[in-house]
Amino acid sequence: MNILLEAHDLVRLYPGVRAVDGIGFLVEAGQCFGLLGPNGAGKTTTLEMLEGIQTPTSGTVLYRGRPLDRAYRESVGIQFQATALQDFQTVRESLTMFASLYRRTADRDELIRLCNLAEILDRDTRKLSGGQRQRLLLAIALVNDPDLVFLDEPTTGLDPQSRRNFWGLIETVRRRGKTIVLTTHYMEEAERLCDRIAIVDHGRIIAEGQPARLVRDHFPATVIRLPESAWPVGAALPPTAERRDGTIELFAEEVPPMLAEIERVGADLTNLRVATPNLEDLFLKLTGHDLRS
Ligand SMILES: Nc1ncnc2c1ncn2[C@@H]1O[C@H](COP(=O)(O)OP(=O)(O)OP(=O)(O)O)[C@@H](O)[C@H]1O
Repeated sequence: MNILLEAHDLVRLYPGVRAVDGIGFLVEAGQCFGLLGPNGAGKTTTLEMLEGIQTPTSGTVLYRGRPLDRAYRESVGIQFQATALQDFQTVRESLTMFASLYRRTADRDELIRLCNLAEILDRDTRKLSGGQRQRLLLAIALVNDPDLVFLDEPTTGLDPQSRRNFWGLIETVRRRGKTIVLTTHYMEEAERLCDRIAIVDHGRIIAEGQPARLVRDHFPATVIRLPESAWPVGAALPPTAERRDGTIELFAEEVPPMLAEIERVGADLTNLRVATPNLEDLFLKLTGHDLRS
């Protein structure tokens, strides 16, 4: 294993808040690693400690086995928030300004092609759509041709189509050998992009691993969902069944025997749905609350 980045027992305290409460993980070179969790879980604070922007209250971050030093800033790319863009600057001027901050720079034309910026180079950065702005911020993160790229909730606020386009872009960046660490509260994003994830809640990691594997370790292969009203009054639920928000969930390795059981009790099958459990289900199981709450 070629470990690029290590977080060891990171703690960050604010007055009255343990924002990060003992987080540790390893990121392999070439991987996309995701911190997944609800608002306030401590993802951004963790990311900022990894970026070297915030000092941990305790714990350490190592890059290529060594503590972060001045050279680290040259090796990493950070996707800043839109507020980092200067007023009255065009896309081209922004790229030039950020490139001037580094010794090493990526090939400008290739970066413009990669992030699909050619048609908006002369546009004022205040006039960009959400998707265009995120593509520019990604280009800025890549302007120094970094080995490691940090993305903090890169698709929050984008419409579904722009989000999907952006995912494609992140996948291309990864295929070019970059290591990516991102935060997200979209489980679909984590499932699609990340080789490994750490699920964070209340400043702690509650599960870590490959997204599909994590789900598989905690659930049977399928979940059958029925409205609670579809279940006959007085009929016993199978042992693997759970009630959740007016829905009955029946977990099963195989669908046919469970369907036979549902039919046997005389349940109404009209609104029955069969699905694969996902990270959202896992999060709920581990924390007792939704990822979005
Ligand atoms: N500068 C600060 N001063 C005091 N408390 C802070 C500060 N920054 C973050 N916090 C608190 O620390 C906790 C973790 O915040 P953080 O922003 O890291 O979470 P997050 O998972 O990134 O959430 P979000 O998705 O909303 O950005 C929250 O309770 C937040 O209110």
